[in-house]
Amino acid sequence: MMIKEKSLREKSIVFIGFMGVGKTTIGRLVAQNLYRSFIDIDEQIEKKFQMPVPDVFKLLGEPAFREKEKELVNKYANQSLKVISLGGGAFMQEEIRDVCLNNCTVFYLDMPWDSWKERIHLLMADRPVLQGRSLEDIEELFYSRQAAYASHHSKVTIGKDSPEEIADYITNSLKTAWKLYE
Ligand SMILES: Nc1ncnc2c1ncn2[C@@H]1O[C@H](COP(=O)(O)OP(=O)(O)OP(=O)(O)O)[C@@H](O)[C@H]1O
Ligand SMILES: O=C(O)C1=C[C@@H](O)[C@@H](O)[C@H](O)C1
Ligand SMILES: [Mg+2]
Repeated sequence: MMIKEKSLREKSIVFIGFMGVGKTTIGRLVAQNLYRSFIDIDEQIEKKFQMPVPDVFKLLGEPAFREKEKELVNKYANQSLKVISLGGGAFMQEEIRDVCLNNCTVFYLDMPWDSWKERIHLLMADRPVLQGRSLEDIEELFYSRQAAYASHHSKVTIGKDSPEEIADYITNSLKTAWKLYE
């Protein structure tokens, strides 16, 4: 049996990048722009475990969180025509990187450290990975994850633009790529 390869237009779009760069906020808007279903992997994990992410870390432990994250990314990255926002740590798992890069269009939302650290106050309360760490530790974590995010198909550097402006830019660049390559 011949298996037809997915066209670029059919592929799901996956957003990756460090915690708090805007994957959930921007992913949701891109999905609206493209009339696609939006899947946020952290939200799906919360639904599965019936508790918020910090409680999953506290009560079940990070390994249980990472296992569920892998299972859910595997499920959704194999589907077409979705917009999927991963959690900030998901791309540290090789299996997650492979399934996304092989089946989807992976968009990296990149943000320089100096801009990112201005956003930290928005994130501390519900990002367990940041809690109890000094700014120096968080900076080290930030840079240690860059190698994994370097595997992507397309990148946008996040500056001072609003989520709507960034989502519109991404939507237009996707539509241009679809026209160019098909
Ligand atoms: N372009 C932007 N300008 C200003 N604030 C933003 C922008 N994008 C996102 N934010 C804010 O930053 C915070 C983090 O955004 P969001 O939850 O979308 O990040 P995330 O990448 O999904 O994080 P995580 O990896 O933890 O899932 C939110 O409070 C959101 O409102
Ligand atoms: O960067 C991380 O390791 C995480 C980011 C969030 O999206 C959540 O997936 C969780 O808080 C872990
Ligand atoms: Mg998110």
